Amino acid sequence: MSADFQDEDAPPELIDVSAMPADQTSVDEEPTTRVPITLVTGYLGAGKTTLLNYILTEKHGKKIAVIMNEFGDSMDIEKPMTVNQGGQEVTEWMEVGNGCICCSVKDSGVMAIESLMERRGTFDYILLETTGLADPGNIAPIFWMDEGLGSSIYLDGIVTLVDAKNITRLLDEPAPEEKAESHDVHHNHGSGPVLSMAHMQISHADVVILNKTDLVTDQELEAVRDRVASINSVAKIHVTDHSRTPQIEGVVLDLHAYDHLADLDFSKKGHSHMDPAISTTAIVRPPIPADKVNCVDAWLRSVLWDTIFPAPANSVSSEPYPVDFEVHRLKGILILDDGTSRIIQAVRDVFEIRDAEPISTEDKSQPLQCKIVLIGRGLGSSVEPWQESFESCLAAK
Ligand SMILES: Nc1nc2c(ncn2[C@@H]2O[C@H](COP(=O)(O)OP(=O)(O)OP(=O)(O)O)[C@@H](O)[C@H]2O)c(=O)[nH]1
Ligand SMILES: [Zn+2]
Repeated sequence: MSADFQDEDAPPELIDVSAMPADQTSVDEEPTTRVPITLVTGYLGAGKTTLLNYILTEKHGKKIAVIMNEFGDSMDIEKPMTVNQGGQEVTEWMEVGNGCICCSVKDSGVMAIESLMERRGTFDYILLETTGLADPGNIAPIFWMDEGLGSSIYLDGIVTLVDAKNITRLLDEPAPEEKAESHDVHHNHGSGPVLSMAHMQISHADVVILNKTDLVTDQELEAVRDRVASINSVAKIHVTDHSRTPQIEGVVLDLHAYDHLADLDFSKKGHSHMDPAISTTAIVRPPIPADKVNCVDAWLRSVLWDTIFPAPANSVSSEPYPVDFEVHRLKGILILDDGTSRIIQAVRDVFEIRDAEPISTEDKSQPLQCKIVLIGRGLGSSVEPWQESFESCLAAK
């Protein structure tokens, strides 16, 4: 065979086994230990990244590769929050192009994992964070169906973070409309109603981490625990504050949830997309004066606490203002003209503005722009009104 035709599809070279000692038939093969992978799921802002950062900084004696899977737009915001951990962990970033994780995980996700596997030996565990709107039931089977991956990694378990403060509302919300033709929007277990993403994430969990317990009363916590148990009675439930699990082994790592593959019931036909009613929009602008942080704070209070769109005085926007909107998640970075920066984090009406790690001026890939990403319902089809509103709040005296 000509060397020109040698590619990865070429048949493997045959080795004359009979010429080898009996106990040593595959001298050239890599050891066949497969690397375990845990999927970390949970609705927008439930505490997935907080959990991964916690694990990376804990002493556990394992070398863990982390794949953060964020909304495309917010990726460069989350980056300065998750790097700088000082450890030797490998962190891969994958962008979920147009937001459908079950489609894109097959290319970008598999690619991220494959590029990790080339560095095999430098880590012994993989944690994959899914986007807050992904159904793990569609991601998990990829690890068995993809032949290449199936031989190098195995799914150890699915961990679902639950925001104790917001989960009841999410579970009570009606599921998004089923889009008839194009796709089977939610794979429907049995003949019950179409389940929301929050339901799917809980029902597929091997472990549920009930997080943000500092934001609820004991009574509320018990109600949430019962609710979770009624959706998934087999998952182990752990209760945390800031995703600090009592231990990591057996809670997030080394779950061995799928050691008996025969027990699995992941329907192949399911093809769930993200909630179509939810959209993302991003305000981008140059650095702002350092004394304007208060204006941003006031703007956030209006948007997140009062759900009143801060209408600019003299609007030229061709788009109507969003009236009936709901922000589920907001992430932002403010670059100030004094050279410092702030991180904004919000989940529903809880928000914080905090000092960011100093951004290296050396790193030219880091855009020195303010950026605020909003994820929610009814945000409108254009960022224009949002941009205008934000600008006018900065301009106000
Ligand atoms: N009060 C409180 N805040 C928390 C807790 N856990 C996380 N947070 C905060 O909630 C916000 C969202 O946390 P993340 O870890 O980024 O959530 P995520 O699930 O990765 O979010 P997405 O990737 O956007 O879906 C951050 O501001 C966290 O500091 C908690 O137990 N209590
Ligand atoms: Zn995250």
